[in-house]
Amino acid sequence: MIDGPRLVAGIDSSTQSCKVVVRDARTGALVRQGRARHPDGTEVDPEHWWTALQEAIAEAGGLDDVAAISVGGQQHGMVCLDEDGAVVRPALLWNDTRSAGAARDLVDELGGPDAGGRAWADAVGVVPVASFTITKLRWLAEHEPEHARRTAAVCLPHDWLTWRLSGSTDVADLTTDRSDASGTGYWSAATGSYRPDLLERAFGAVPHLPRVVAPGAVAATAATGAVLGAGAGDNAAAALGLGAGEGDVVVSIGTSGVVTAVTDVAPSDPTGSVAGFADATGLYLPLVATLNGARVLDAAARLLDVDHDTLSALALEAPRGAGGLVLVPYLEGERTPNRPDATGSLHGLTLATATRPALARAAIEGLLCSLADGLDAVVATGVEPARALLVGGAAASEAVRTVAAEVLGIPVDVPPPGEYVADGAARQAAWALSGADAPPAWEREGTSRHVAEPDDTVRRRYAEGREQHLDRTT
Ligand SMILES: Nc1ncnc2c1ncn2[C@@H]1O[C@H](COP(=O)(O)OP(=O)(O)O)[C@@H](O)[C@H]1O
Ligand SMILES: O=C(CO)[C@@H](O)[C@H](O)COP(=O)(O)O
Repeated sequence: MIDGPRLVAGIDSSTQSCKVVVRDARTGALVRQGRARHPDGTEVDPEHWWTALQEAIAEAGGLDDVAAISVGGQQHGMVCLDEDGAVVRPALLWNDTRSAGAARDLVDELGGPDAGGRAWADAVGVVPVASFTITKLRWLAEHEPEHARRTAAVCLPHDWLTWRLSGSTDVADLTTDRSDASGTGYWSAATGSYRPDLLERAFGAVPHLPRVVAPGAVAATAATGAVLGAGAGDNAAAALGLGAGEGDVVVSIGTSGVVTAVTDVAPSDPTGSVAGFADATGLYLPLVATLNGARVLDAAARLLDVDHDTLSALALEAPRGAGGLVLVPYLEGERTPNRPDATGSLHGLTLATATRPALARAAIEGLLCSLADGLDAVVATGVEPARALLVGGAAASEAVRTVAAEVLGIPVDVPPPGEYVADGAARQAAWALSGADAPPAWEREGTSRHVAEPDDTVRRRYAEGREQHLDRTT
């Protein structure tokens, strides 16, 4: 039991920004919040995350009166530390595709696309693609052997921030949690253990790895005296913040596009479409992630020279299907499907579809169709969705909410605007503070429902376009 009003903080150190929420531990009521931007790029010095966190904390009025803190963060980023705890090189982020060749090699070494995919999925619940930490470590060993030799410990963005908040500089004190460990490629959600043999195969050595802290347990104490929770990967934190349960599929459109669900069976997909991650409560989190989320809409808005509200209004002027215009959104290459060198493409351009509304609508439909493919893959693992919970920066777009209901084929519930990753981290912090068996029940009101007549024409047309794209030249 938590006696009296106590404050907890949740942090979301995501790809584009850092967000901090301070909430009442018992009720979950929002007390104050802050945010700060991260630099662009797929290779980032972790010190920028620390600076942004300090800015966001300051905007949130400081954390001196906060009793517990947890950090949610972008998954998979490779943070290499030397034996003194110094960062060896800038972190390679989840959306950095330079390790695509290393990913192919790791699958080939265990038997190629079929047998190798099965072997990896059985061993660690994921089949290597460029996003996962293990492939980045192989890339480092091959391309920067001096940096690889200096690497005494490897951790993830949320692990590093939790450790910095603790004030430690000793790599032996690093901690992580199940959800983020399950995105490395060398920890199995099904068995709850590291696979040092696979790490050694990939990297040629086994650096020190963070201790995996159980859900709801205390990882360390912050320099301020606050309890530090285990933290989580951002997708697991979002599911916790939303209180996602049976029948809920979370669709998040931030930098990444993500479709995920909380299940009690560890998923294992040898095709690699669905990653078999762990969640933040002791269960599992089958997850499909794309590299091309809200930035597809940023690009469309830039092309049309409009802001997001106008992009949304334009899209809603066009008919469903955009008159046959299809935008395949592989602007950053793609991870699901695994096409790291792909580029985006526009199909069905005619004099009639060469309009601003059609282009706006095609961008939104293309983005949602790629996530609908992800939903199909999650459903194929046995998840039975009753509704989608739509979150992330792009959920603010009316056109995105409308098209999501049309394309996903299930009711789309949009919770009130909020920082669900940071909220999940805050809820975890309250859980660690309470010492209870389960996280506190925080109520949330104000969800709006979007439904549409089922019609698969848009998806069928997208599926034709999806198979035709050019690779990037260099
Ligand atoms: N109204 C909107 N319509 C569409 N996209 C939006 C809107 N508002 C913000 N975004 C986009 O959402 C993204 C940020 O979402 P967020 O979930 O915070 O990302 P991340 O957590 O990956 O940093 C940005 O690319 C931003 O441009
Ligand atoms: O790679 C994944 C999930 O596997 C991404 O979801 C990252 O975790 C980044 O998340 P956002 O910054 O887009 O929230």
